[in-house]
Amino acid sequence: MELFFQKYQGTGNDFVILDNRDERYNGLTIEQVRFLCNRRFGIGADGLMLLNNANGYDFEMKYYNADGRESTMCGNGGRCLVKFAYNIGLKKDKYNFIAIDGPHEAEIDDDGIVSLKMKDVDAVKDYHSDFILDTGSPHYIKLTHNVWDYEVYKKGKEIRYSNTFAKDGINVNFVEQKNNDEIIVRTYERGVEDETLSCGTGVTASALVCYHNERGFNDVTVLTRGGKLTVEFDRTDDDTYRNIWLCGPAEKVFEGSVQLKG
Ligand SMILES: N[C@H](CCC[C@H](N)C(=O)O)C(=O)O
Repeated sequence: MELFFQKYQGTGNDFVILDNRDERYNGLTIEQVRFLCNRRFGIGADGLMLLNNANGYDFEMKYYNADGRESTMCGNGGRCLVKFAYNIGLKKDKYNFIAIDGPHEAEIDDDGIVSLKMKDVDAVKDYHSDFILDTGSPHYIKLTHNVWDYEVYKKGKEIRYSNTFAKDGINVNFVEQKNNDEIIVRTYERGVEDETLSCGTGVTASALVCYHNERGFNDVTVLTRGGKLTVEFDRTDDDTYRNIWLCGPAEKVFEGSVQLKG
């Protein structure tokens, strides 16, 4: 089968995207997704997404990690999928799509920055001296210093495969507070099983932990190896998080076709 794809990246987190409104790509196998994401034998990406039709929404987002398995929400992926939708002719002032963690709003501003509304977060759990929360995907947050020199792969893999997390996996974020409203985040990503240049749900989780305004509106700048993102949110009276928006660039890199075996 010949497969037509577009390749996108959002602050260096990169994705193969397929228009599946005619359902021609239903039933992709784990092996086929792994091949498409393989950086030597395939196209190469951190993940793959299908844009599907969905009643009552502009589209449905289905996300697969580079290991070939369907996974939970991808923040950078969601932002890239909105830019893809715009580029294939689904042009809206405000997008409403459905993903595995529920409905999402999104907007593209005049500078091409894509803002994605993330799910509400009701709990940040303490874990030893670190933090665990779910922003659409599960995240482990470790605050540290000199994060640009940190052994992200080694230490991230240790936590991800530790007894507590080995079964379901978890994304591991190493976070440095640069200024009151600016942090640096590096992430070992589940399902990629390596550091990615940025991780949208991880950046979001890190920003929520590093709030600068205990009550009310927060606007956190997040520096990653792949570029800059901002996370805006309200911290409520009962220490929950609402109106969470992940904002940043999302660009088409190239498009093409590939012969898919099997
Ligand atoms: N690898 C993650 C999903 C993608 C997260 C990341 N790419 C993002 O932008 O949120 C997981 O399996 O939990």
